Amino acid sequence: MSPKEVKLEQDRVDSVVNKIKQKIITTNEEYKKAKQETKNVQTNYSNNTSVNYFEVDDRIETSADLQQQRGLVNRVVENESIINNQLKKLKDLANSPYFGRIDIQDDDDPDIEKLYIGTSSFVDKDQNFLVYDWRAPISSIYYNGTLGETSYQTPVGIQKTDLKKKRQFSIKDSKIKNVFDTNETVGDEMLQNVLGQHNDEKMQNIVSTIQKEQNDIIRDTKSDLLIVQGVAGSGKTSTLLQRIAFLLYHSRDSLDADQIVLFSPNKLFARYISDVLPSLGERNMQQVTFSEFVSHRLEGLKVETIFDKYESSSSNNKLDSNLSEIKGSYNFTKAIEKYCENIKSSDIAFNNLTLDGEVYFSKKHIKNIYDKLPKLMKSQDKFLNTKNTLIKELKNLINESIKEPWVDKEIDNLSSEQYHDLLKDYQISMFQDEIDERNHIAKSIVRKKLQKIYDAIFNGNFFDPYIQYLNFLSTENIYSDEIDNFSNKLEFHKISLDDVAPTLYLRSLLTGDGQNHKIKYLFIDEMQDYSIAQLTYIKHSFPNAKLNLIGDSEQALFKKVEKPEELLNNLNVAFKTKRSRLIKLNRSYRSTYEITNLAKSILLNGNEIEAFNRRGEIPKIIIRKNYNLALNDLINRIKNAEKNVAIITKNMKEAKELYSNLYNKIDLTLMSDKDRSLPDQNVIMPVYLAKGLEFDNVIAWNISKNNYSNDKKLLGTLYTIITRAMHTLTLISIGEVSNIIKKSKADFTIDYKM
Ligand SMILES: Nc1ncnc2c1ncn2[C@@H]1O[C@H](COP(=O)(O)OP(=O)(O)OP(=O)(O)O)[C@@H](O)[C@H]1O
Repeated sequence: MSPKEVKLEQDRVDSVVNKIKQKIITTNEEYKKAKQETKNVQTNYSNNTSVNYFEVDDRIETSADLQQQRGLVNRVVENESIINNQLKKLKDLANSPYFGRIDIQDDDDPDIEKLYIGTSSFVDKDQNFLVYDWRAPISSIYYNGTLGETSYQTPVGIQKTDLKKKRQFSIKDSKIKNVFDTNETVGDEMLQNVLGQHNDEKMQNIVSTIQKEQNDIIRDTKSDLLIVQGVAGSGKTSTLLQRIAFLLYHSRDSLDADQIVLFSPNKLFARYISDVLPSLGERNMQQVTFSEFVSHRLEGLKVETIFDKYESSSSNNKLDSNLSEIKGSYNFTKAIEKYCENIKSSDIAFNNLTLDGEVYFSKKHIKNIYDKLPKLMKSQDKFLNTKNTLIKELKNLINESIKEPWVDKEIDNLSSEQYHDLLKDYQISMFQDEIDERNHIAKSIVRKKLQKIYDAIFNGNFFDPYIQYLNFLSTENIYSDEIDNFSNKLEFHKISLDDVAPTLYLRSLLTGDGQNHKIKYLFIDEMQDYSIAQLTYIKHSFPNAKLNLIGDSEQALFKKVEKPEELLNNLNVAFKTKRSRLIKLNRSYRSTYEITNLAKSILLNGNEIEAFNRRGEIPKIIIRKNYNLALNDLINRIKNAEKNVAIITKNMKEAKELYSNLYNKIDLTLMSDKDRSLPDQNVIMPVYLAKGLEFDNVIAWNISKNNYSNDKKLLGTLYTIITRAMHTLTLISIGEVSNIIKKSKADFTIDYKM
């Protein structure tokens, strides 16, 4: 591009940045005012909350007043945070106001319009759009179209237009660092630039270089079930986050970040992606791991984690057992549904509710309540009714108990401080007479004593889901050994991962507990790690959510690969979805051409993967005769490495052993599933913790034939390790190399000393 043209663009940047800076000044003033107002309202509120209640009428008025005050506080706080957000967006824009420009000429329009696209919109005083938000309908041209005829969505329908020019910018500190015109969707030059950089501690947004097929995923607003099957490094997670930012913009009046839940593989990953949405001016969605989600719902039990499962299945080298497959299958969840539909009340596992070892409400009594309800009523409604009846009965019992002598005794023994504690918000003057006051105190005492029973009823503890599940298992063709196994674990307050989703699903179907109707979008990353039973339970828990599943079937760890089409069919049937869509991403961006080629070469369908043409070093395989020789080489490589190294092992056992031989020789951190962030240092971790992450320089530890003997089961593991590397990859083998690598026809260098 001519220097004159670049100068013209820089002049425009300067002019826009100037206007943004002026806006920052006025917004800053608004922000100060808003802050002051919040302070005033808050002071006023705290003065008002210390009112004394003398007269009943006064009390009613005061509480209405308080509610009004509280509403006011919420409003001013919200206003302050909105202005603060604007300020943040403006500051980001002042640094880099936009990254794209499109020149378009609509049909029947003699003028060519120049539109600039950035991370958020900016309008001048006269409401001219100086920058368009990347999510605005018109901005889709930037991501979708090549030069020539194209179209965009307007409120009155599709508008045809002619895309005359597409220009890309890289602007930092208000200065154009790079600018060029392109005919491609988003030019490779810009991508080369971004991808050639070193790994950041946190994931970056990809807003300026989103590719066409990624854009289709981001802007999908129609599907109830969207499945994204993308090869390693194809930008699945990046796209997912951009999609969330898009949805928040597209439905800004009806969708809040809190109504979106993302299931992520581990805490490290959760932290790794936590900057992307804020960098796009949006709040983060809720994030949870499957283990956290279910543990919360199975309080008191130690739930086997997916890591425990990986660890045991990787060290005993066997495929997911048959039983594990059965319990995770569609047919098994169907069997649970059928069992719950046809259950007789005599088969329901009611529990006694006890207090201090004594039965308070017997299961016989509870069953009686349940049985009296209309036959045709759904079991979920029956449980709710039973719960309500029990609470009513408990309240009656409390009212009767206040007259009992033990209560009098307790009142007599109260210190004046305890007495006033029990009065809570009440003033003595509020009681009609002494009896009224005594009854109030007595009720508080009895209530406190029976709180545990109340909680137990409220939490549905009058039903035992584990016994019920055992009963279900006995109706299925499950071996009695397995039933004993489940019971034994329960005795030690443990439950295996395979049983978690079926147990919770069964509980929820029968009792109606555990559904959250507020969540509107559900995202599940690394979908290949979930069974149909788990997905069914998650979907059941969020009945109003649109489901987005993102993953890579080839990265299945320690199990066989399932085709995404199969998954889509199974889920369509399981969820009875009307509008489902499967989108594939085949281009891999993370790794160099050479590394991706090696990854491709070990897969059966590797040809489907398209390597991005960013050249780098050829991967290296180091073969040593024994552990100590391999260890020496590893230490030398790390010592001579220019960048931090990530050593990735098959499992935690290996990682720990290797770490114990390394930690006093080099700076190195052993990562565990409790860790929330990556240190700026060499790290060592098992593959399941490296899921979704990427590193400049990866060393795969011991890819020998011995260690990777089960080709079918461990292919995904090795593929995942290899594809974590962005720039440099070394594979170390103790003895003969695994067949998985041996069969590869890709380029690599071998350093062999036996
Ligand atoms: N359009 C894009 N522009 C710039 N960078 C991109 C783009 N798409 C992907 N990347 C980069 O490629 C790398 C891989 O992306 P991401 O982690 O989202 O892939 P993934 O498909 O989730 O990977 P995996 O399944 O292997 O964990 C990241 O560094 C990301 O920034």
